Amino acid sequence: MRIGVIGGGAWGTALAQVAASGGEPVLLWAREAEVVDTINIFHENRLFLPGAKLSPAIRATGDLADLIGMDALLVVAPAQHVRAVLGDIAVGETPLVLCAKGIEAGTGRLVGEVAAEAHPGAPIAVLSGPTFAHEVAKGLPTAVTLACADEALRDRLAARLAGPAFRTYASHDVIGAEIGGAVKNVLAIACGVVEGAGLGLNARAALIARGFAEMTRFGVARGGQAETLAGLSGLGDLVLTCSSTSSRNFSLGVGLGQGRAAAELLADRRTVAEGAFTAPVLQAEAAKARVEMPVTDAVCALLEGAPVGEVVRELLARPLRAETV
Ligand SMILES: NC(=O)C1=CN([C@@H]2O[C@H](COP(=O)(O)OP(=O)(O)OC[C@H]3O[C@@H](n4cnc5c(N)ncnc54)[C@H](O)[C@@H]3O)[C@@H](O)[C@H]2O)C=CC1
Ligand SMILES: O=C(CO)COP(=O)(O)O
Repeated sequence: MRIGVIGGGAWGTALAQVAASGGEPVLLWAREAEVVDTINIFHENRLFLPGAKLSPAIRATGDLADLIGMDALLVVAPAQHVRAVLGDIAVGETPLVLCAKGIEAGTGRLVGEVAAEAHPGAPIAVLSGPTFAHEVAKGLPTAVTLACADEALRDRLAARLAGPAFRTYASHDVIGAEIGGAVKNVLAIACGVVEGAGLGLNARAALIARGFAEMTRFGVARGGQAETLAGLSGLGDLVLTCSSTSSRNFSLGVGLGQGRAAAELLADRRTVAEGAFTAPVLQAEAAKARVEMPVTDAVCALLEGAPVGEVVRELLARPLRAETV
């Protein structure tokens, strides 16, 4: 199965490394000439994943059309750019494995829904889980959810992408797998705020648990399964990103918690903090589905510039309730 990768950020590069781990050729498309050049010449993505030595089996291209004819395409452009990038390539019936984590602003579509609109003939799969790119690129042990409604395709993809230190767990719940990854980015910002504002570890644990409850409420309302949300792509990724400054979303939250403005923190950022873009659209989609998401609401308020103390006071002053999802 020849694999093409759309997107030469940190995660697309790490996934190319996974796909090339057995020596099979992998073709990666990147927007930036510097990424293409440093991968082809030095076997390193010096812009987005510096320091990771890449397999010589990975070749990079700046021409999306070179990926036509691959057996499967991993789509790893940031969520807000997936529609535009997929609009630039004719994929026909080539399976698309969505690896971005977010919800499209303006439409409220999950990335898989965007891909299905762009290419109705292409089977859709989702790869998601607790996966810092720099760890995956180093070959450190990692496990992911690989979701696809077509069982035979899912098993082929799961087998092709699995490696000695990269375990793929099969699921048929594409929506659940996507929602976990999209929502955890917003919750990771909240946990970063707790860290930045010095609110303590009890508060962080409470946010993870109650954040997981709101992720589950939203996921189930959108047709995902609670079991998927409790797995690698939901709870697993939530725990990872809510506990480390390696997370761009958590780091953004740390800055907000220290009282810095979102605009300042996001300016001149080359890397993506998906939660900042997902939070407002998630809030709007939750309102449409009549799902309460107080942590998401708090993150939206902070991104809009509300003072941390005020937002935290409001969150804590909500009426007491039963501890259910
Ligand atoms: N970095 C990580 O550890 C992981 C990232 N992801 C997800 O993968 C997706 C991609 O993130 P990263 O690879 O980390 O990106 P990155 O932050 O390393 O790099 C930014 C990426 O955005 C692309 N980009 C910027 N403007 C663009 C535009 N106008 N059109 C198309 N592409 C544009 C750049 O070419 C580059 O590929 C995100 O949805 C992220 O949540 C998922 C798992 C792990
Ligand atoms: O999705 C990720 C790990 O699973 C990466 O998280 P950040 O985008 O917050 O860095």
